Amino acid sequence: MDDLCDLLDLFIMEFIISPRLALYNYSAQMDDEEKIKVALRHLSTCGKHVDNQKNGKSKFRALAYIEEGNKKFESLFREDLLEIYTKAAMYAEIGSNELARAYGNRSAHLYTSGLYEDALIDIERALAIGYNDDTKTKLYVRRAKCLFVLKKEMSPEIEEALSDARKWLDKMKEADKKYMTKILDKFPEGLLNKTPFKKYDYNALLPEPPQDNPKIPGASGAIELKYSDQFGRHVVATRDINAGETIIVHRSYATVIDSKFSHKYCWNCCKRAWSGVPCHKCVEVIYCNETCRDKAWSEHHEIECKVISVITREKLDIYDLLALRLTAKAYKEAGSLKKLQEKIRKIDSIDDPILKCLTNNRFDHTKYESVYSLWRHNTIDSDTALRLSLILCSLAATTNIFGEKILNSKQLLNNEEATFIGRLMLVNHEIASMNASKFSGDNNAGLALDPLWSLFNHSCDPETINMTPGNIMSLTAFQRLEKGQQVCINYDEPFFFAYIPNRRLLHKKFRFECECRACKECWAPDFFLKFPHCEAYTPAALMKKLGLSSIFGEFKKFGDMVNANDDTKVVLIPDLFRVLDFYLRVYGYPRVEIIEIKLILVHISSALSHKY
Ligand SMILES: C[S@@+](CC[C@H](N)C(=O)[O-])C[C@H]1O[C@@H](n2cnc3c(N)ncnc32)[C@H](O)[C@@H]1O
Repeated sequence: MDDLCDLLDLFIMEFIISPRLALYNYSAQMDDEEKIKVALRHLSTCGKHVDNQKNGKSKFRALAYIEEGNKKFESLFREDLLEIYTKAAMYAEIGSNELARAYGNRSAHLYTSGLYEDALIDIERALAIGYNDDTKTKLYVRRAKCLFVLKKEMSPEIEEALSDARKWLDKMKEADKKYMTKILDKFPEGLLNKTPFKKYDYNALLPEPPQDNPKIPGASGAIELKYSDQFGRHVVATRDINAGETIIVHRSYATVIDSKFSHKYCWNCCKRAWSGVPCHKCVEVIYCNETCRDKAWSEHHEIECKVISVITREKLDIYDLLALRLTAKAYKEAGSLKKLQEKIRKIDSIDDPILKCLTNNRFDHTKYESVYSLWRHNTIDSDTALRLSLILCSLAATTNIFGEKILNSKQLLNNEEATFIGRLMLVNHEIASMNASKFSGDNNAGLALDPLWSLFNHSCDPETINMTPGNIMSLTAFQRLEKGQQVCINYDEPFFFAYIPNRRLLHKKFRFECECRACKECWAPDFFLKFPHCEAYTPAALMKKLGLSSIFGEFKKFGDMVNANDDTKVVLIPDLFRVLDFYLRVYGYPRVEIIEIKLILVHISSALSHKY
């Protein structure tokens, strides 16, 4: 029981069995700094040291994954095999033969899946590291095949790959040699009708980021931040906003991927990493390419890397990971611990809730000021404080954040810098749990935090609709908003999905009484006014008047079309907004037809958000 993971298990067990025993001095009324000290003191009584050597790379585990992939090559689904070879790459030592084999074998699978460009990337990587001589022919043939399928004609590059393939033929086993010679002789037989797998590019469907708000980059000039005692900070329309107008398009400040999906999505940009590269040091994360890996390293992963190796990700709450990410980014952004302390002191000294979010007079969602100023409550429970203090211990033991590495939790207790970072971790955890949104796809594969998004208040009948693929947060007006009106988002589900008791639970979590019309008038999901029985007012007649008859027949099928990868119909979204706008102007609300169009738009946006 020498490492921190065992310690974590022990403490969590102690806490569950006897909370008082685990943290007998803990009280909800303490401030965050006291809470971290109590948790550290409790840890130090155990007197254990952190194993700061652990990184998880293992030749044997890499080989085991390669063997498993090879055995199951014919029988497994594409996703499962990609996962196995990606895991092999994650465990393989950098520059090792196992890494070359993981890339080489994965390229075979990428090829059969129609991911030719990704297969070419893996082939290059495998050859650069040094692939086994007796199988090099296979790689060069695969390279020639990928190039041919992509270009549909011979080229000098393909000729070169074929000639390289022939060079290594003699190194192959006799049976393999015969087989490959046949393929080489018949090349490019059977390749003309192969088509590449169509990757989904959500960027193509997102609106352009608005550029006209000098105070809030990435937001529409039609909004501003306000503060009132009743609503706290909130967002207000500075002019009338039409249905379908873009309000914000942001890349969120921070995102983390759930451990179940860590081999699938890029730890930097959240995109699907088909031919992902692992971190040089740990086995916990994957990147879509080397550029993302280097960017993440310099912006945050240098700090997180060892911590998430020491305390394996399965043992951490995803909000702990986000708290760690926010702390790492804040530290890197400031450049030193001293500068970070100065920055925090400065924000703490500003009372005005809006001014304290600003950097150089602007609300800059890429700066930590905008994140830290979201903190409003001190609600960390002892269990979370304990987990965060374990993260703090491993930060001290595995990074140089406090100068020298500190291996003993007792030493941390009297270290003011450690208490400062510990408190910041608690604050960041609270910010994460109150403001982060689960991003869509693969059953909530991760969490994203955008500070501007976090300043929108909630409505059960929101005026806005969001699309949040990966780490992008975009918000569009759902209906017309008048100048001066508050612009809200929906924190969970709009009233037409959520029953009142569920909505109450949500308000309890966020501690407010919802005053939207849907709550005041107790609208349940099936509450809406019936459409008048008059020919002239039927949806079909209205659509005809608007010149949109062709869509009306189709709009109910939109959801299916989006799911079926048919993006062409999505261009009709603006027309749906026009219809919605028209209905909202002409008829009372809520009305079944209006809700139906809203439902379709919600469905489309969620389907699009899920495909990243
Ligand atoms: C994500 S924050 C939104 C920004 C927040 N108003 C602020 O000042 O930082 C969520 C908090 O805002 C407040 N809030 C959100 N929606 C609200 C509403 N409809 N009415 C009143 N307060 C609301 C609640 O205090 C809630 O915990």
